[in-house]
Amino acid sequence: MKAKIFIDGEHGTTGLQIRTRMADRRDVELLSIPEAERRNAALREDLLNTADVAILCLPDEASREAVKMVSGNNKVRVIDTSTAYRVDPEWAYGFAEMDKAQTDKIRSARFVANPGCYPTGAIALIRPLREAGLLPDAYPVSVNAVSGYTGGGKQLIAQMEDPNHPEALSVNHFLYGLTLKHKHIPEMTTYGKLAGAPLFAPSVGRFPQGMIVQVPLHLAGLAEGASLETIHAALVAHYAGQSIVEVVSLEDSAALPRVDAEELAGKDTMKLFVFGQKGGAHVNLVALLDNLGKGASGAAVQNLDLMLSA
Ligand SMILES: NC(=O)C1=CN([C@@H]2O[C@H](COP(=O)(O)OP(=O)(O)OC[C@H]3O[C@@H](n4cnc5c(N)ncnc54)[C@H](OP(=O)(O)O)[C@@H]3O)[C@@H](O)[C@H]2O)C=CC1
Ligand SMILES: CC(=O)N[C@@H](CCC(=O)OP(=O)(O)O)C(=O)O
Repeated sequence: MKAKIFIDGEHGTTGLQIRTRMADRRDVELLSIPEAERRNAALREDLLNTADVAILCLPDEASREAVKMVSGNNKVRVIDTSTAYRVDPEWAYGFAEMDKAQTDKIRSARFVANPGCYPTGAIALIRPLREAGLLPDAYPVSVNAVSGYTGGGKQLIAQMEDPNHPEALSVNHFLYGLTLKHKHIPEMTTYGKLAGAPLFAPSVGRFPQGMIVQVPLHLAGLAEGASLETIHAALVAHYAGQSIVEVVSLEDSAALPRVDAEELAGKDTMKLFVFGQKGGAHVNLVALLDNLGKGASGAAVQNLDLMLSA
């Protein structure tokens, strides 16, 4: 029998992208709610409880309500794309390449929290260095990033695209999260295995999809033996044997004149770079992804496939 999938929030930015990715799938049955009924709680509750897997593409509070709606029904498994459950120990964190055990955790989980877009890049860069003993507890980690504006969902898309929107934005690039309390910091800290919260400075550019996440490092503050080469080798070893996260060679990285934030727009993969000079004092770690690909909808479909393969 085909697995029944319900995307709660299917008419929003992340939900729509998941639906598009699933459109040609013959191995699953997609349950759907008409757009005009998208906030009809009784209908959503019914569809959520009919599904084998519910994918929640809702704001945090609505996600929590949806989880309550299925909490007594053990047959329904859940992938939540919001921030609500990402550091909840009852939930599997849906970043399959994070370590060798994570794929199996996701495969057998009832509840999977899809990672945030920025944390996907930040954790991908930081965690292997922590595990390799290259990044000491006391190192003050900074994460600087730029996202395509679809990262802000329907509201920010309307502000960036509709000049008649009451809060229209005409700027091409802006910083935000200026209080340094962004909702993604807890998951970066937990799954980056950091001893303290990183300083996170996000920004948005006038392009719909794509993301650059940077972790600049001063080698003088790292463990003995940390260098351009050993940091790159730690990333290569960490991601060996899988096909979604690519660690770009030092030679190819050194030959690049620039990194284009939109390069992976529309793709569900992620590229990691280590920039710097041999024997130099600094390295810059860079993750390149689509905020709606590996940063959201692509990862959700990857997690769904793992859960269906259990
Ligand atoms: N966009 C991105 O790049 C990423 C998004 N996410 C997460 O995915 C989730 C969805 O975000 P995104 O798709 O961007 O947001 P959107 O605003 O584009 O879509 C959210 C959808 O949920 C619907 N919705 C809101 N409240 C309720 C409710 N109470 N009951 C039923 N439906 C409701 C909205 O309907 P309405 O139109 O009526 O408001 C809309 O269709 C969020 O938790 C976000 O943090 C995660 C990673 C990246
Ligand atoms: C550009 C932009 O606004 N990005 C969002 C993050 C993307 C998002 O909502 O994703 P999560 O569910 O992973 O939090 C923000 O900074 O709040």
